[in-house]
Amino acid sequence: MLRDFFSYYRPFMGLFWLDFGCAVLSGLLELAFPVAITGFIDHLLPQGDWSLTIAAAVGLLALYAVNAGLLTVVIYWGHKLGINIETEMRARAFDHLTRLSWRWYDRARTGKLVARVTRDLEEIGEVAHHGPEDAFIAIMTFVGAFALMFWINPQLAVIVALIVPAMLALVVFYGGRMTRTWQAIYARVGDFNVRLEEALGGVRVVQAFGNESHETHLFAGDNARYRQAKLDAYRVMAASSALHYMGLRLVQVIVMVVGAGFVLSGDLTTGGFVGFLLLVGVFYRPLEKIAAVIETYPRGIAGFRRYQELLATDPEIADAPDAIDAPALRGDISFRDVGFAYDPDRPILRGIDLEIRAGETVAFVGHSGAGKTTLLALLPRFYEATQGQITVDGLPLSQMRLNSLRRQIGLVSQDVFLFGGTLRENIAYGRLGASDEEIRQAAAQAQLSSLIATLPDGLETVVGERGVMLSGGQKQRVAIARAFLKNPPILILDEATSALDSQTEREIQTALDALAVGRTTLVIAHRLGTIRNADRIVVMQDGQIAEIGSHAQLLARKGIYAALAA
Ligand SMILES: Nc1ncnc2c1ncn2[C@@H]1O[C@H](COP(=O)(O)OP(=O)(O)OP(=O)(O)O)[C@@H](O)[C@H]1O
Repeated sequence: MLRDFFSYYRPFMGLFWLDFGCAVLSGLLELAFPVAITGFIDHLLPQGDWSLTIAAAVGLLALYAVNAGLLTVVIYWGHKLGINIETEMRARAFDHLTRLSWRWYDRARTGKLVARVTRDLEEIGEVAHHGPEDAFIAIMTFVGAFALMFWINPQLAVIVALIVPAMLALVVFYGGRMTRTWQAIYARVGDFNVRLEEALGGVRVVQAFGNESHETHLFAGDNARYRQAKLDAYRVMAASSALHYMGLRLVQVIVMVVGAGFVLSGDLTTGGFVGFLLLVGVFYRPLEKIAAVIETYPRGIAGFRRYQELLATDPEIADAPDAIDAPALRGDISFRDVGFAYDPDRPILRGIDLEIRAGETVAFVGHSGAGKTTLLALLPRFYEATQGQITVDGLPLSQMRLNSLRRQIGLVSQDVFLFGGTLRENIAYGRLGASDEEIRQAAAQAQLSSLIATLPDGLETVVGERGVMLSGGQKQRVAIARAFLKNPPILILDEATSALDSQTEREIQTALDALAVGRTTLVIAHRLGTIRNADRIVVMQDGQIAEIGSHAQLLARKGIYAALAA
C-alpha cells in the first residue's frame, strides 16, 4: 500500500523536497533554541554585558524569523503538495468511475460514490502533505533532543528515556482504535450521502406521497448513527490526548525535582537545567505530534484504502488489447445463439439468433419483462452477452474499441436523462463541438423549433436538474435531436411507455421516422400502432424469439403477435 501511495509523489518531487528540506531545517532550529537559551543563561548572563545581550537577542530574533519563513514554506507549499496529489487522485477516481460497467452501477449508490470522490480524498491530501515529513522530523527531533539531553546530563536523560516505551505503546494502541473509528465514520458519511441524494433527488415523490415525516425519521436515524460514530472517535481522541498530556507533564515534573537536586549539588548549571526542561518538550513533541496525527493518519489511510479499492474495481467491459477502431459501419447486425443473465441463476435471454440487414427497421415487441431492452443493451456492450456472439458488419463487438462502436450507435431511450444546463448544451451532447447551425438543424429535425421559438431564452433556456422544466415529450425530442447530431448508422429506439397526446405523438413519430431513414433501426415498441411500417417485427417471449415476420405475416400466423394486436 505504501509503495502505491508514494508513487503519487513522483510528479511533484520538486515541491516535496522543498517542503521536506524546510521542515528539516525548521526541526533543527527547534533543537537549537534550547541550546541557545542554555548558553545565554550560563555564559552571557554572568558577563553582565548589555550590548552582547542585545546582540544575542537580535541574533535569536533573526533565527526565529528564519524559522517563521521556513514554516510559511512548509504550510503553503507543503499543502500545495497535498492538494496536488489529492487532485491527481480525484481525477483518476472520476475517470475510473466513468468507465465502470452498467452492471457495477446497477448495484452502486451514488451518494457513497460522492463521498469517496470528495471526503475520502480530502483526508488523503492532508496525510500526503504531513505523512513523510512528520515521520522523518519526528525521528530526527527524537534522536537529536535525546543526544542533546544526554550531553547536558546523562542521568537525567536516562530517566526521560525510561518512559518512552509506555508513550509509544499508547500511540500504537490509540492509533489502531482511531483507524477503526474513522472507518466507521466514513461508512456513516456514505449512508448519509445516499439518504440525501435519494430523498432530495426524489423529493417530488416524497411530497406526492406525503411522506416527508417518514423521510425525516429515516434521516434522523442516519444522523444519530453518524453522531454516535463521531462521539466514539472523540472519546478515543479525548482519552489519548489526556494520557499524552499527563505523560509529558509527569516527566517534566520528575526532571524538575531530580534536576533541582543536581543543580544544588553543583552537577548541573542553571542554564543546563532550563535548557534540559525545554528539551524534554522538544523530545516529546514527536510523540505528541504522532498522537495528534493519529487523528489524521487513520482517516487518510482509511480513505486511501477505499480509493485503492475503487481503482481496483474491474471495469468489466473494456477494450481488448488487440481491439481495433471500428471502421465506418454499414449496420449489418447478427446475433448468434446469444444468451444473457444479469444474475447467473436467472437467465434472461436464451438462444437468440437474428440477422438484421443494414438499413432495415426491426421492431421488438413482447410482454413486459420479455427481455427486449436487455437484448438491445447488448449491442452497444452496456452488458456483455454471457453466451454466443454479436457482430456488426461481420466484426465481433469485442474486437472493436468500445468508443468507436458506441460512437456509431444512437440511442433514444424511454427515460431521457438531461443535464442541468441549457437546451443547447443538452442537444450538443450528441456531438460535442457541434456548430450553432448544426444544433439548430438537429433541433428542427427533432421538431423542437416551435418550442424553442416560444421560449424567451430560446436554446439558452435552462432545463433544470435532469430536465425537470421540460415535458416528457419535449425531453424525448431533445434525445432525438442528440441522435440527429450524432448521425450514427445504427439506431436503438426505446419507445416511451407513457402516453403522449396525439399531436405530440405525431410530431415525435415524424421526427423518429426522419431519424430512421438510411439507418439500421431497432425499435422497442410498446404501442403496436407505431410499428406497422417496420420491415420486420420480432416477437419476444421469456427471453427467446417467438415469432419473426412483417405485420401482415404475423397477423396471418395467428400466434402471439396476432393476440397482442387484437
Ligand atoms: N439491471 C438489471 N439487473 C438485473 N435484472 C434486470 C436488470 N434490468 C432488467 N432486469 C430483468 O431482466 C428482465 C428483462 O427486462 P427487460 O427490461 O429487458 O424487459 P423488457 O422486455 O424490455 O420489458 P419492458 O417492456 O417492461 O420494458 C426482467 O425480468 C427484469 O427484471
